[in-house]
Amino acid sequence: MARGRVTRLTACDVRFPTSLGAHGSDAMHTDPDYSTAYVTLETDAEDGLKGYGITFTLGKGTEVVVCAVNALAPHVLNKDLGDIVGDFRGFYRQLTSDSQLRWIGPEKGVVHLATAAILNAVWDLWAKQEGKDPRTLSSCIDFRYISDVLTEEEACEILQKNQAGKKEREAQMLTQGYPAYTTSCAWLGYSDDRLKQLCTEALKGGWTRFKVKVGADMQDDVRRCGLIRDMIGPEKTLMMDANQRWDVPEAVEWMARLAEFKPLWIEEPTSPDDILGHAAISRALAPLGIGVATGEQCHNRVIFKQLLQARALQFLQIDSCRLGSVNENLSVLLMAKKFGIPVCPHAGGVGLCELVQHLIIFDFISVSASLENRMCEYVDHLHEHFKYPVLIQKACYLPPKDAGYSTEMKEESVKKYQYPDGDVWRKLLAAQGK
Ligand SMILES: C[C@H](O)[C@@H](O)[C@@H](O)[C@H](O)C(=O)O
Ligand SMILES: [Mg+2]
Repeated sequence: MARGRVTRLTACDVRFPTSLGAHGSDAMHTDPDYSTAYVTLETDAEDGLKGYGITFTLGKGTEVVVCAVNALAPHVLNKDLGDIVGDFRGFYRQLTSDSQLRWIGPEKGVVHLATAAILNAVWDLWAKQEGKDPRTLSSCIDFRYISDVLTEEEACEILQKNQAGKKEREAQMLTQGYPAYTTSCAWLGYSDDRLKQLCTEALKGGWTRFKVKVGADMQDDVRRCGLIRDMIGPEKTLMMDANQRWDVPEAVEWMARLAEFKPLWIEEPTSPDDILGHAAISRALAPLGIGVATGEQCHNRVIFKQLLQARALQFLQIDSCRLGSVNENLSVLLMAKKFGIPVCPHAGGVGLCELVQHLIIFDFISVSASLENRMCEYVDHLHEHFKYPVLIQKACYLPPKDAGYSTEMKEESVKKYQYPDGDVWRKLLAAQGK
């Protein structure tokens, strides 16, 4: 039984000055400061357990997400955790349907990021208290707007069917882990020397799958992609990420030029809202053997539904902090299974690897039951600020063993990086004369 009444909700603006090293930079986000709106839930239960939730932001604007979390707080405060998770679908619907706040969404943008942060904290707390079965899991999903492609019965059927072989898949995860790829070598703002050095290290570390940022300048892309392909050789996997830089025809032309470097996919070639544009790009690039990947800025399950219906993507990238937490991610994993599209989650940022490892390992054990064409992103930053950081072994995620959603940050990190009063920011802002 879930225990306790929610007595307190706090939200902190925590920012890491990653832009100083060009970490995380791409063709559209040239100076991200990886940040999070960090939510803590407390209850009056005697176990003293707390739930921690994050969402991912790039610096400025985190204060807006914190504000939205506070605006949603009355839906959570004074509620029994048992009542929340006892009708999780209803609670999800309540949070996403606040009749005034939904005007500044609905189920997208700041208000949805805030929803994700709160719900991630609820899942963390609940997961620390107890385990879940297929019926409970499907009862957490809001099937509104997706029942034309996935019903509750179908969801239960998928989960139930995969009870067979679950033990073997669990054992496989515990020994081998879930395959990962690295994005850490080739951020757009890194010099060629840096790229070479990081690539050499990654190869030594056993990495076999690499992602490179493209899209700002063709000559740069040709040089950098050539450099990486030479270093990793013809057999290893290369992915490219344009972060929404192009129009549809431009995406096709640009990728035709980069096809010689044999990318497995082009990620976010154009606006994340352009479903038919993604479908057109998918069709044009299929003869070149290049797939389209997208999802890190996909608003919600409805857009994923349409991307799947329109055959607009060949790799689906869920995001643990943009969708409405585990609830909405579950619905997308199940739809992807139904359409036979592999899920390769977006990760990195602050804590995205920590959270998404739970979802993707669950996907393998209980939904997809396959590793074909599947891998999870890994980025080598900011794990030291988490109490239960991810464990990578031979380029694979090892399953997390601590109860919860791995969302809890170290107290001293939150204090030090809190914006604008933490030590790190006080110094940086003073140095900038602010
Ligand atoms: C601004 C961020 O670092 C993005 O560039 C990053 O999430 C990226 O798209 C990725 O796929 O890892
Ligand atoms: Mg990306």
